[in-house]
Amino acid sequence: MFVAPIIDKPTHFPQNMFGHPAMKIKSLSREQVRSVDQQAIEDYGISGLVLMENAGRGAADVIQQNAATGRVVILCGKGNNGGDGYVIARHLDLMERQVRVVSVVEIESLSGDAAANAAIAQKAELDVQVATSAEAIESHLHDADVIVDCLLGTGATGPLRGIYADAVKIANRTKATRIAIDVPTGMDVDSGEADPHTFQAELTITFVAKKIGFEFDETQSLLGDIEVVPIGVPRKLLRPWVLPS
Ligand SMILES: NC(=O)C1=CN([C@@H]2O[C@H](COP(=O)(O)OP(=O)(O)OC[C@H]3O[C@@H](n4cnc5c(N)ncnc54)[C@H](OP(=O)(O)O)[C@@H]3O)[C@@H](O)[C@H]2O)[C@@H](O)CC1
Ligand SMILES: [K+]
Repeated sequence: MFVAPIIDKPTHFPQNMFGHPAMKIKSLSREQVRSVDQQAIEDYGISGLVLMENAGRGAADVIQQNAATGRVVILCGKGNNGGDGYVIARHLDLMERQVRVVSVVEIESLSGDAAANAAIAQKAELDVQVATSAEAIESHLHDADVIVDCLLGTGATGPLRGIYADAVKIANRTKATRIAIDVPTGMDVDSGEADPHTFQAELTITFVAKKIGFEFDETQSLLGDIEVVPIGVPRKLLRPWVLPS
């Protein structure tokens, strides 16, 4: 009988979601992660749309691995974190998942890469709804099996304002599996300080590297498990933060 050899996985060498070896990178501040994105775009000529595509596609794969069944509702905000949500929806749809995007702002108020991906989602006739009141959000979330938080990311500052606070409050009341994209909405990426209504994630899928705010004991229960998704930023650019393997 053939017995497959047992190959020890080196514990000092982390793996990415596909089981390939992945670089380990120090936690980054808001300023550092924004500078990485900016340099990738301006110095390397990688378009923001490509970075967003990599982010959204990687996140969709991790969602599929961790919450493989049921209705997915993706809450989207006005910025690029919301833009990621439209990419995630497109890829989950390709995986034949039942997926709805719920934007808490009018689609016309989006700009740049987020507007581009929202337009693609609409042209592709994905299920995109606008819900700008607590009642409307509630009506979309009450029977969701999985809620994906693409409300706010690294661009958020201060306590949650307006409809964002309502959306998180409603999401936290449901029995759905909650997955945060990049950072749970309501948590400060640098200090870890959390709004009383911070999105309570069972899984946080974060891009490029963990964020400094994720290091604190108090933030662990809001983050859940953490998966880091690379977005195609070259190793050279990340070199100052790569940990020895
Ligand atoms: N190319 C890239 O850079 C890539 C970025 N990527 C993704 O983009 C994310 C960063 O996107 P971003 O910078 O657009 O900010 P984001 O967090 O979506 O929010 C901006 C909006 O928030 C609002 N707002 C702020 N604070 C608030 C509060 N307390 N309560 C309520 N609202 C508040 C603020 O509103 P304003 O005050 O301006 O009216 C503004 O409209 C990042 O986390 C990652 O997911 C990936 O796709 C990879 C490539
Ligand atoms: K988020």
